[in-house]
Amino acid sequence: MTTTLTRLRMATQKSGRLAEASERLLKDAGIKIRSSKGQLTARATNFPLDLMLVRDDDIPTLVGDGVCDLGIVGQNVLEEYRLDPANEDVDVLCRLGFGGCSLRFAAPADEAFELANLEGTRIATSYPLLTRKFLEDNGIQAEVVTMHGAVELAPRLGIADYVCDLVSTGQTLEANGLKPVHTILESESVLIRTRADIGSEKSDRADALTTRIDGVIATAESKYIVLNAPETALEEITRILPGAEAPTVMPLLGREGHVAVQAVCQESVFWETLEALKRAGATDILVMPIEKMML
Ligand SMILES: Nc1ncnc2c1ncn2[C@@H]1O[C@H](COP(=O)(O)OP(=O)(O)OP(=O)(O)O)[C@@H](O)[C@H]1O
Ligand SMILES: O=P(O)(O)OC[C@H]1O[C@H](OP(=O)(O)OP(=O)(O)O)[C@H](O)[C@@H]1O
Ligand SMILES: [Mg+2]
Repeated sequence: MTTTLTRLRMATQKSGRLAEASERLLKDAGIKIRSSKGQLTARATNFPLDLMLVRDDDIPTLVGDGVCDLGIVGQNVLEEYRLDPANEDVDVLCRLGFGGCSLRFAAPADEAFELANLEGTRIATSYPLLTRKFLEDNGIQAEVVTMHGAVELAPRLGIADYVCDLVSTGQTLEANGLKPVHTILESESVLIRTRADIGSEKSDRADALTTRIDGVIATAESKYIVLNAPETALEEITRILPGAEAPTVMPLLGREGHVAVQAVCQESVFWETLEALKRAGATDILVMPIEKMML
């Protein structure tokens, strides 16, 4: 039994776009979470970890202030937090590969837009600091109107001329007669860690959990490739293998001049890659998923 003091605390989104993926990530890292509906905390049963289930906007503050040791949050929310000099900064440990979106200016769909059009207008956003910084950096004077949701409605309501909001498929913009015109931030979710002193025991545990999460992320993209090839094609084949370092090369019994090649590819392996390998002389190509990885 670990005492409350030495259990790690991680802040994750209670419900919303990051909640399910955060839970899945921890599950893939071998963490079993016991949660009951409506609760604001959840306890891991096989790792000294408690989850604080909160609104995503509060996650950087909780981690920055050392109330939580780790957190999972979108870079969009983190960068907005970082722009307030009163806030304690956090360390970003790794990108998590989900929650991909971008923060973009949007204009009426029929407008011939250029950045100069923003001058002297009103812009609605949930990211006032990022929006103001962009405007300042580009020498544009405009009024920023902060809204906490339904930002895309602002032009129709006559509250603003333009919006600056998160976009992924663009459907919400389109449904509101808007189009994306300029990106100010590309974002995905990241794992963050407090800079507060958490003591060596918790620190070791945070390192262990981070190593597991790194492994999960690496595994998601990685594949194990096995193929046979003439020795003369080895150089070309190694060049084609995506993100593979130092493949294992073994002789093939009874096939003079041919070898078996095994490699971990740390990037997506597409059909085009297999076709290129085949053209280079590879045969019997197998691509296998990797279940666990510790780097
Ligand atoms: N359309 C999208 N596609 C992919 N990821 C998105 C999208 N919109 C937002 N995200 C990412 O998911 C995060 C959470 O989005 P969500 O809409 O659930 O936030 P929220 O409504 O502010 O939730 P909360 O109640 O926690 O404050 C965003 O901060 C962003 O990083
Ligand atoms: O480009 P799209 O795929 O249409 O996604 C963009 C929408 O997604 C997010 O809101 P969400 O749906 O999470 O609702 P929220 O405003 O309640 O956070 C974001 O604030 C946009 O409104
Ligand atoms: Mg929020």
